[in-house]
Amino acid sequence: MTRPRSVPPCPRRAQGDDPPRKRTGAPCARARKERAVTIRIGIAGIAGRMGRLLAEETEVAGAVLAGGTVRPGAPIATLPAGLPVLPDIVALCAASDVVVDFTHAHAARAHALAAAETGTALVLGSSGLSATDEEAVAEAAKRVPIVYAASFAPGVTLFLAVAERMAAALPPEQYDAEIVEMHHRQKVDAPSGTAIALGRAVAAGRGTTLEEAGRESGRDGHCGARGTGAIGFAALRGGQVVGEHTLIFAAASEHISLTHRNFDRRVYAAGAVRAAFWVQGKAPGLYAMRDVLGM
Ligand SMILES: NC(=O)C1=CN([C@@H]2O[C@H](COP(=O)(O)OP(=O)(O)OC[C@H]3O[C@@H](n4cnc5c(N)ncnc54)[C@H](OP(=O)(O)O)[C@@H]3O)[C@@H](O)[C@H]2O)C=CC1
Ligand SMILES: O=C(O)C1=N[C@H](C(=O)O)C[C@H](O)C1
Repeated sequence: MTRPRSVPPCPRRAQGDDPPRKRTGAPCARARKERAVTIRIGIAGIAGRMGRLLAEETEVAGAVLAGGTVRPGAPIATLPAGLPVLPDIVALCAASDVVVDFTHAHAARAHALAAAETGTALVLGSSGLSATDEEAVAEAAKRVPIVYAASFAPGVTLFLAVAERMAAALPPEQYDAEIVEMHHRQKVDAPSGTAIALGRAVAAGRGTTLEEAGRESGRDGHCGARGTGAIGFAALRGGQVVGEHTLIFAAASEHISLTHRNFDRRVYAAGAVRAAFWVQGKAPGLYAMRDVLGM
C-alpha cells in the first residue's frame, strides 16, 4: 500500500517560528525519517474547521488524501464543492492507511470500532469523550495503533510534562491548582480536552488521579470553599480564540502560572498529520503525542 517518496518539508515550518537548527535538528531529522514513505490519510469530518486544515496539511506533507466523511445526514448541498466525500467511516477506513478524526465525541466509539475492524491506524483528536468512550478507544487500541491527544500542538505536549513536574514539587496542601481555558464561541464541550489533560497531569504529579483529587468547575453562587487538593477548572468562551490554557498554582504567599496560547489551529493539523506518519506501521496500542514527539 505504500510507495517511496521524496523527503517532505520539516513540520515545524507550519508553526511560523522556526527554532534554531542546532538545538532542534534532531526532531526535524526524525520527522523526515517518519515521512520517507508516503501514506493514504482519510479525514473524518473533512468539512469541519479542523477537517479542512487537515486536508491541506495532508497534501503539504506529501501524503495521499484518501477522502473524508461528513456527519451522517449532513445536507450535501451545503458542503464546499469538490470535497472527496466517501459514504461512511468503514469506506473511509478501507481506503486509508491512517484515519484522522477531529469530529465530535459522539462519533469516537463508532470510529474507533471501524478502525479496529478494518485494521486501520487512527489519530483521534476529538474532545469531550466520556469515560465509556475512552474505554472503547482503549479497547480498539488492542487491535490497531491509535494516537489520542487532547492537543496535537507541540507546545501543549511540553506543557503537560512541565505541569506534572510542577505538581510533583508543589504540595497540594499549600498550592491550589486552577486551570483556566478560553476558546472560540463555537466550541461545544467544556472544560476543553486540553484543560482536562492538564488536570490529569497535575493529579499524576501528585500521585493520584483527577477523579480522586476532585474536580471543581463551574463555581457559582454559594458553592462553598474550595477543597484542599481539588483541581479547579474555569472555561471562557468568546470570539474566535483558537485555544488558551493557563495553569495556576496558588499558595498563601506566592502564585506561579504557566500559559500556552495558540494563534493558528494549523499547528494542531500539522501535529496530527505528523502523528499519522508516525503511527503507520506501529504495533497496536494507545499512544500519546509525547510518544510521537519522543518526549
Ligand atoms: N486534539 C486537538 O489538537 C484538537 C482537537 N479539536 C477537537 O476536534 C473536534 C472538531 O473541532 P472543529 O473542527 O473545531 O469542529 P467543527 O464543528 O468545525 O468540525 C467538526 C466536523 O465534524 C462533523 N461531524 C460530526 N459528526 C460526524 C460524524 N459522525 N462523521 C463525520 N463527520 C462528523 C461536523 O459536521 P456538522 O457540522 O454537520 O455537525 C463538522 O463538520 C472538537 O472535538 C475539538 O475539540 C480541535 C482542535 C485541536
Ligand atoms: O475545540 C477546539 O478548538 C480545541 N479543542 C481542543 C481541546 O478541547 O482542548 C484543543 C484545542 O484547545 C482547540
